[in-house]
Amino acid sequence: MDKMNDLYDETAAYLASRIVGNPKTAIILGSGLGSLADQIEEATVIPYKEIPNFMSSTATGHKGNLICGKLGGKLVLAMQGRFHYYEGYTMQQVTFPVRVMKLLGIENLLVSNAAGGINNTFKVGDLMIIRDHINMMPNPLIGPNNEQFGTRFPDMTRAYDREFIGYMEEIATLHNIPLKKGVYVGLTGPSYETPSEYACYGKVGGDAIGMSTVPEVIVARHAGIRVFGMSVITNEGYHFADDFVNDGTDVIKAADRAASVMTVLFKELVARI
Ligand SMILES: O=P(O)(O)O[C@H]1O[C@H](CO)[C@@H](O)[C@H]1O
Ligand SMILES: Nc1nc2[nH]cnc2c(=O)[nH]1
Repeated sequence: MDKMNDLYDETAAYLASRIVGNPKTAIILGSGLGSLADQIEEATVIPYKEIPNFMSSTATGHKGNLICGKLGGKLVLAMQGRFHYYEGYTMQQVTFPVRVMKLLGIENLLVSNAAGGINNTFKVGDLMIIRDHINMMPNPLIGPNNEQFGTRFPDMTRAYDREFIGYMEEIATLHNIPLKKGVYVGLTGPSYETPSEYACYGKVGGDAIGMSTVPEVIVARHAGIRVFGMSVITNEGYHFADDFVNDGTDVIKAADRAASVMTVLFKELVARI
């Protein structure tokens, strides 16, 4: 435990020496959504490879830069690219940045991702507010509890902040942007789901399915950080026709198309919180 805390402290101290000011909100940008970071003004860009104890982003559509600057007039810390369990990292490595954010004084975390649609009313390009999640991945809090961050058995009944969801719904209405709202199912990947698996997670209440986000959210809530999450639906998992093949390239294209709309929404949410 002490060794891990030393690593968190080392990384936090390094970043505190590189970033300007004390951002209260952090953003984790998912596959194909990195262009939101280009809207950050007065940006300090720190490649992950320069950050002690940070992993490297090996997934397609994940640039691998930490960016600090102004979005919506507010100072933010954005991860342009995340770490995934399927890359072969441990859950501690996947969620390492979230605990460093806590040590830097981050109070709010906005997470975005590219996800498959399970709910058959969802179309490619839809944006879904995450109102809850179903965790099908190893829990990142397994092991001795790190008391400096939170309690042994953290409550998860309000994982996704209802006030932030309300703000986002108001913003979307103002901009006449239709939003879905639903449950995100987190699987390890990297294989996409079989038709039976999409159907199975639909039967248990899943609306969208991905391979990230849930570990970061659990660690953020453990540390008392407020969370907002949004998925861009990049493929329709409920097409059980044999001719539909998800080779991932459409995922990035669909996410890229949605990134500009997500930028408008996240910019205004940051300004409000
Ligand atoms: O969840 P993000 O990082 O957006 O990426 C999603 O898209 C990729 C699969 O197409 C996987 O990495 C999945 O997790
Ligand atoms: N697990 C999973 N992750 C995704 N990310 C983008 N699309 C998908 C999908 O269909 N399944």
